[in-house]
Amino acid sequence: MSSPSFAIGIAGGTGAGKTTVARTVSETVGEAVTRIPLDNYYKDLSHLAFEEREQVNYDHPSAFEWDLLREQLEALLAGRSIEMPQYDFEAHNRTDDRVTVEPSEILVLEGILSLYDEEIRDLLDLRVYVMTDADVRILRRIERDVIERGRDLKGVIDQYLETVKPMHEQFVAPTKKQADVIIPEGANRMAMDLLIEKVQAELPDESARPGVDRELSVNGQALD
Ligand SMILES: Nc1ncnc2c1ncn2[C@@H]1O[C@H](COP(=O)(O)OP(=O)(O)O)[C@@H](O)[C@H]1O
Ligand SMILES: O=c1ccn([C@@H]2O[C@H](COP(=O)(O)O)[C@@H](O)[C@H]2O)c(=O)[nH]1
Repeated sequence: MSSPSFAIGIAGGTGAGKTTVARTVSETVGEAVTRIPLDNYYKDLSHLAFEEREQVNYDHPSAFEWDLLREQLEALLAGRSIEMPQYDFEAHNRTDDRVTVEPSEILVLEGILSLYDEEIRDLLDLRVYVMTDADVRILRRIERDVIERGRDLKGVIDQYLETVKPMHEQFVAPTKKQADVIIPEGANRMAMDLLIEKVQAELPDESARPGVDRELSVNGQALD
């Protein structure tokens, strides 16, 4: 990689569609894009029992290891590789694995509080907030958490009411004001086209840019 990376932050409430937006950009543009899930920077809670980890407030800023994230983002931006931690949602804990991530032209940090920390925000060239109604988000979260994250319905609802919703209102939603761009309802065709065009415009080698006019889809359904 010869030129400095272009860093994008994608924030928004749980279930808003942040991962889907980031994944769509990454799959369309290709290997020039590196995704950095903020979830990987949840603190290591190995010192707690599983039952205690279940009770942690994962939507409060204090749940994240901001120093490590800053350090690793700065390293990638400076052209150095990092050993990125990995997270296991079923265990509510960081795993023992680290994945080597090489610097690349485009970095996409995605997570509920990607636009929360001022020093992280200052490292970002483009700040995006995905804004989706709370009812749509909780429905998506129930489906995802039960199918992919090993939760039961009651647990998802209790957690939502006790921590996810109040923390969203206190810490996540206010970061909308920090965004350059707000994407309504997650991945929609026009927003994705514009974002992908912007990303492609930041790629140093014009000839390496893939076309934007391929079919974009979410869950097998073409985007309107
Ligand atoms: N635009 C969309 N249309 C329909 N379903 C979507 C859309 N965006 C996301 N989803 C679905 O909603 C769920 C949560 O999306 P995800 O991108 O993981 O949200 P987040 O990362 O903000 O929590 C996933 O199952 C995903 O497939
Ligand atoms: O151990 C954990 C860690 C996080 N969560 C929840 O995950 C979401 C953030 O992920 P999204 O992909 O943006 O939904 C956050 O709201 C936490 O409540 C968890 O349940 N357990």
